[in-house]
Amino acid sequence: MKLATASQMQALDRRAIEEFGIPGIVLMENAGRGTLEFICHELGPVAGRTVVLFIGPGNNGGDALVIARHVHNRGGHPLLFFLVHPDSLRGDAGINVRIVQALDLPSEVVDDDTDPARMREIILHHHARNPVLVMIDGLFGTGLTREIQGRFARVIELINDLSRHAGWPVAAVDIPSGLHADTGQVLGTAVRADLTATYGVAKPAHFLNGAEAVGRLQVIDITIPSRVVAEAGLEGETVGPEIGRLLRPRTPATHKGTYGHLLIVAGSIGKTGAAILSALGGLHSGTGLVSLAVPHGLNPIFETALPEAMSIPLPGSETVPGYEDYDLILEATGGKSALVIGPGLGTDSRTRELVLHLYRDVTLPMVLDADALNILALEPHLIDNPPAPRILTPHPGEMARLTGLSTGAIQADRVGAATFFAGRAGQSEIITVLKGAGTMIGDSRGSWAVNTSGNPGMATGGMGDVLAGLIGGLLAQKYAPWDAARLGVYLHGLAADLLQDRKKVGFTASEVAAMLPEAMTELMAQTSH
Ligand SMILES: NC(=O)C1=CN([C@@H]2O[C@H](COP(=O)(O)OP(=O)(O)OC[C@H]3O[C@@H](n4cnc5c(N)ncnc54)[C@H](O)[C@@H]3O)[C@@H](O)[C@H]2O)[C@@H](O)CC1
Ligand SMILES: [K+]
Repeated sequence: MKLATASQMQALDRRAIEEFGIPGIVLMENAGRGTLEFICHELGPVAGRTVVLFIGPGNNGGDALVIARHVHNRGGHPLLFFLVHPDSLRGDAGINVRIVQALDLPSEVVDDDTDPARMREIILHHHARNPVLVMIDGLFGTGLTREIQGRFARVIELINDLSRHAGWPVAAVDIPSGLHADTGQVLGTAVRADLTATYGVAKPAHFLNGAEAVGRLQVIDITIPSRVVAEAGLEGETVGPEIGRLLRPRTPATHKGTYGHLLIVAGSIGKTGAAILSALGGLHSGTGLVSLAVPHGLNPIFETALPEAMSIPLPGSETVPGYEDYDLILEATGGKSALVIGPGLGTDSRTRELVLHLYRDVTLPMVLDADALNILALEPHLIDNPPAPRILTPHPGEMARLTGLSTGAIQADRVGAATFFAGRAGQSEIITVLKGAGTMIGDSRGSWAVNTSGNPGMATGGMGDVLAGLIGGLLAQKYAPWDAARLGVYLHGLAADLLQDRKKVGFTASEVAAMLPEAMTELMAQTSH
């Protein structure tokens, strides 16, 4: 599913209006009417029910005014709370407010002195006559630009409180008010919606930090010509089950050589588990062969733990991979199709030299995770223009180190962070997989995608190691880097979702790795391979 930022959405609306002559009032009518259709589909008819609407200062409020009119026409009882004086509404919202005024629907104007307890009383009074079906949040949409304060904040708290205590559902117009459209960041406070109807194209906010405030999402066709959307060159998209179309089914006349050979450089004393987990991710990705280059003193551990993987004992140091091993590793890249480096590596000074040289020299596609990223962060100028595609898989803290930004700044603009290396890769490609709820994948061409699979049970140790191995395994099978990153992230989350669906709490990273083949089968079935 394509995603549009607030300014892209405004450009789409503008083009529909100016070039195609579709009046803005028509778009607003379609938005409001489509939203009510969605609400009735989810919650039942409005006839005989109170629908409480909160109207903000812009066109988001205008959409809610259209809903109020249609609720009235269908025998429902709209109750409106205006957060600005109705006479101050302009443009298409102004036209709709005059219609609503002519209909003489019950309404209240909320100012900074209005007591929320009084609003609650009014709503309960209406509820006693006609039970509330839904509360509609038409406060802010794509026009929210600053922190929410004063009466706006108090009304949002009231909506959330009534939803929690009275159990009335909340439907958001376009975006739950308080979420920044582009980043999903909560600007002060935000409505927690059960349903959200958005218009034309979904926005990043629906899938980023605020995803859980959105509830069930419906994209409403407001008759922006499909050509306008297609020609807009939107760089953002979601990664959902449709990604399964990229999976290539195995054909009978193949052997292990057909599916590539992944080399992993990982593990140091005390951190062998990370290397094992990344190897498991690689093995369960379906790649033909996995070789693990490890310090020779630790080799017996790997030989015992991973019978399916081959190991390459590194002679340089007993316990830590180092630059002494550079020649051997470079030689070992011969005949391999991808390299993963980082899990459990440590940041010893010899390891630093090794990682930086391999990053600059190896002509295989490469995944860099964990300590490899911390090492890269020490020499960030070396990141640009690698000789082959690089996939960096940082969590927000590692991304902060790589970019010199704060973790807060990374989280506040995850799209910006995931595309941080845009334009810096030269002939190759640098892909960033920014982990966390709503993992973001961005590439150096400016494209970005937000993952929709996965669950909070994944916030445990070792998950990232499995992901690095999995993406490496897909690269080894010759999936294009952009596809390997998106497929890897989606499958990893899907495997965890399958575990959770089986009522499993406290699942581990190795269980997620073991679930990957089933996740692949499931995804292939869903996309009718
Ligand atoms: N033609 C269009 O542009 C269409 C727009 N639509 C709706 O219009 C919305 C966008 O409308 P607008 O651009 O008017 O923006 P909004 O309705 O989101 O709100 C913008 C208004 O809120 C004020 N504001 C922003 N942050 C504030 C804060 N923290 N506290 C107090 N006031 C604040 C701004 O000064 C401005 O007056 C969309 O989300 C969608 O719901 C739909 O009707 C479809 C068509
Ligand atoms: K809203």
